[in-house]
Amino acid sequence: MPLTPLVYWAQRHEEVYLRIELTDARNISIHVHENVLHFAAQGNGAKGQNEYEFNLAFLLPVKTKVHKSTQRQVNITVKKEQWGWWERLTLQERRPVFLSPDFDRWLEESDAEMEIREKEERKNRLKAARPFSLNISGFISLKTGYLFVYNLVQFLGYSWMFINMTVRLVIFGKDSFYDTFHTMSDVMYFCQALSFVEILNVALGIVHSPIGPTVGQVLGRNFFLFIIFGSLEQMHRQPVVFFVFYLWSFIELVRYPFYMLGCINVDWKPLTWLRYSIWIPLYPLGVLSELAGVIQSIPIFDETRLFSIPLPEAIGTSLSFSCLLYPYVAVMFVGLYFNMRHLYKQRQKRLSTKKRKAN
Ligand SMILES: CCCCCCCCCCCCC[C@@H](O)CC(=O)SCCNC(=O)CCNC(=O)[C@H](O)C(C)(C)COP(=O)(O)OP(=O)(O)OC[C@H]1O[C@@H](n2cnc3c(N)ncnc32)[C@H](O)[C@@H]1OP(=O)(O)O
Repeated sequence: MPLTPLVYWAQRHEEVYLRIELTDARNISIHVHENVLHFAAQGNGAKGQNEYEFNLAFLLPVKTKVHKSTQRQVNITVKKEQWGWWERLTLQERRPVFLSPDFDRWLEESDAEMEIREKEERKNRLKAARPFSLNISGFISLKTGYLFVYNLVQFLGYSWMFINMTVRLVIFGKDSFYDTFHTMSDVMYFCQALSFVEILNVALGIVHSPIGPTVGQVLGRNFFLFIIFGSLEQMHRQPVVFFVFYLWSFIELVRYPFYMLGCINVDWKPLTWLRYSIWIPLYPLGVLSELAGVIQSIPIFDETRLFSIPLPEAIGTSLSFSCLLYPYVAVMFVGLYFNMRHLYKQRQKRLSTKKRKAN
């Protein structure tokens, strides 16, 4: 009959440490599923040589685990799925009897935060000493070089459009709205078509963005650019083109330089703040402008029957493409919700230095 070993624990915001008192542990098996960790091994524990095992249901879900066994003990490090401080280790309120704090690694929340701050300060001091020095070995790697060039190309494209539109707005005022498409569309086509690379980057694990928001963003914009604006000549002279292009360019003027600096390991605080804040007004505004574009295109699709879907002869007519635009509007708002939720989480992760208090 397996026995339970003594287990000592401590936590940080991103992980949990478990130290299992088993000497000469063999046949170690550790599995993590959602918030449950199962451990089994043979070894010399509190009750001598025996089989030992336990299950721990953590307070919140965890991701991965790594373990290292020495002659004296087994150490497990478990990554929390969400960064944060847990008020206790286990889901059940009563602490299991085999579990005790590991005072060698124990830190209170405030001390753990201090540890993070000290680490960050050390990193910043290092960066301040050589603010723009490049991490040469990282930089010359193929992946970094490729990402840097990709981001640079996008940055140049969007800067050109943003500056061009701004200058034309200053010189021609509202009149500049009407020929935005003719002056910008080639560069916008190029940048947006190129952005399909971003889906590939995620799929191949080159960058660690989630696939959903990336696909939503790339497909959403390309659909809009090529189908709603591109295929309808009547849309080309609509002022809405200006607003959509201006908002897209505005955000990318911040996002791509942020990624470029990331490639050379430079964290320029004002730019990081802008990258994780400017979407708050720009995203809803962008989606509202796109919505205006979709609404304007509906009667045009109805009239021109462009892309209309042929129906069986018995029914006799064709279904206007605009029928697909109504569900598309709903998809746009669902996409907006998920992308904003994702960006909000990114913002919390990258900018938050606030104390998270235990309940
Ligand atoms: C028939 C077709 C149907 C299609 C239906 C789909 C409809 C969906 C509609 C959705 C609505 C879209 C509306 C939109 O078009 C309107 C606008 O754009 S308005 C303007 C405002 N827009 C924005 O603010 C959004 C800008 N976009 C983004 O932020 C990203 O595209 C997004 C995927 C949403 C989020 O970005 P990400 O997850 O990448 O966040 P991070 O920036 O924090 O990056 C995460 C880590 O990955 C590294 N990374 C990512 N990309 C790169 C890169 N190119 N180069 C280098 N590194 C990169 C980044 O550095 C982070 O790494 P770490 O965490 O280690 O720092």
